[in-house]
Order: sequence, then C-alpha cells, then structure tokens
Amino acid sequence: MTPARKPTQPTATSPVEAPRRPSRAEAEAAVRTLLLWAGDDPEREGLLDTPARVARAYEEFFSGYAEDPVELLARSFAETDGYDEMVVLRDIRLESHCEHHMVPIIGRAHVAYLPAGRVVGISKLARVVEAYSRRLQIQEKLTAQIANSIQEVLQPRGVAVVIEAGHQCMTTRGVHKPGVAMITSRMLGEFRSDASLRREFLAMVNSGRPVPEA
Ligand SMILES: Nc1nc2c(ncn2[C@@H]2O[C@H](COP(=O)(O)OP(=O)(O)OP(=O)(O)O)[C@@H](O)[C@H]2O)c(=O)[nH]1
Ligand SMILES: [Zn+2]
Repeated sequence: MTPARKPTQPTATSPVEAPRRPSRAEAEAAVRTLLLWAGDDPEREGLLDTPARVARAYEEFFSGYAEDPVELLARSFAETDGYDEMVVLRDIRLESHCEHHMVPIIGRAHVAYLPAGRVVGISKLARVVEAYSRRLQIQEKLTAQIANSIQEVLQPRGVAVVIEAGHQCMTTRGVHKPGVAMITSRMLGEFRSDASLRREFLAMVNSGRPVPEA
C-alpha cells in the first residue's frame, strides 16, 4: 500500500524525497496568483477571504491523502454463522477530482466481495471509497485501488468494484459533452474467474442506469 503523501517511491539508485508540503500562507498565496491569472482582483472585498476558503476546501477535497485504507479495513467480524454469499454495497456516492484538470468527478461506486470467514463493517467499504476518492485521480486507478485494498486486507474469495461517473473536465470545458458516463470495473478472485458471479453482481448493481450529471 502506498503510504499517504508519498506519490513517488525511492529506488535503490535514486532516493526520492516526498515533496515538501507548503505552509497554509504559501497555499493561500498560490490561490491569489490564480485569481490574478483568472483576470480578477484578489484585493477586492468579495475575494479577500477566498484564498483561505479555497485552502480549507482543498483540505476537504483532498483529505484522502491522510487516510490509510488498511487501517479502515483492519476491524472485521468472524461471527457470521458461515455466511459466504456476495455482499454488495450499491450506489456509494463518489466525489473525486481529476488529476489532469483538478475538476470534479461525480458518480457512484458499487463494491462487492465474497466473504471467506470474516466480514467487514459496511461503512468501512464506503470509507475506503472516500479515502481514495478524496485525492487527485483517474477513474481507472481509483477503481483498482479500492478493489486491491479490500482484497489485500480482508482476503475474501473475490472483490468486484464498478464505478460510473461523469467528469466535469468533459462537460464544463474541453470537449463539452454532458451526459457521458465513464464506467470502469475491477474484478478480483472468483469475480474474475467465474462469469456467472460477475453477471450476478452486475445484475444487482444494474450498471446501465443513467449516471448523475457532472
Ligand atoms: N483515462 C482517463 N482519462 C481521463 C480521466 N479524467 C480525465 N481524463 C482525460 O485525460 C486527458 C488529458 O488529455 P490532455 O490532452 O493532456 O489534456 P487536454 O488538452 O486538457 O485535453 P482535452 O480534455 O481533450 O481538452 C483528457 O482526454 C481527459 O478527458 C480519467 O479518469 N481516466
Ligand atoms: Zn480532467
């Protein structure tokens, strides 16, 4: 698992330092520069507090870097009377930001696993979705990270993750195509090897429904 705030890994030949986190004052100064870049006046009354507001908003949007999904999934329960059927969490609201344009990705995630003795608190699956969503992302990596972390920590017989989302970098700028859904999936273990399980999961989440507009 990649530790928080270390996007690059050192290699044997070239140790890579995690980038220094700027101070809040430096972050606010950067927002003032962007306000000027947008063509406005950061000194006018309506914008005076905006750099501080944006810094606070970033703390919220990107709080996932400080979350450790392994910790979130660490507590599991074995008293299930042998329950070994699929557990599905459907329609988990997903709010992320695209790493290319830093604009919202809005959608929903569907997460399933096949317990192997132990089950996890269902809110923890939604928390794992949040921990990875509240970072700069591309949807493929987000989907894989959610599935991989559940597989690694819980070690179930299989994990399935589907994400359906709209990307505001495609709706409010650039190619301007509203209503386009990006759908990604990651199937591990028995979900990957057993087509009928996969179909059962996909039927449960009914992934063809309209995606929320970005
Ligand atoms: N695969 C993938 N691409 C994404 C995702 N989010 C945004 N993109 C795309 O990332 C690409 C970045 O392409 P660039 O050509 O470097 O950027 P750009 O000039 O702003 O591209 P346009 O969006 O086409 O204007 C764009 O095609 C985006 O649509 C994602 O989650 N996954
Ligand atoms: Zn983008």
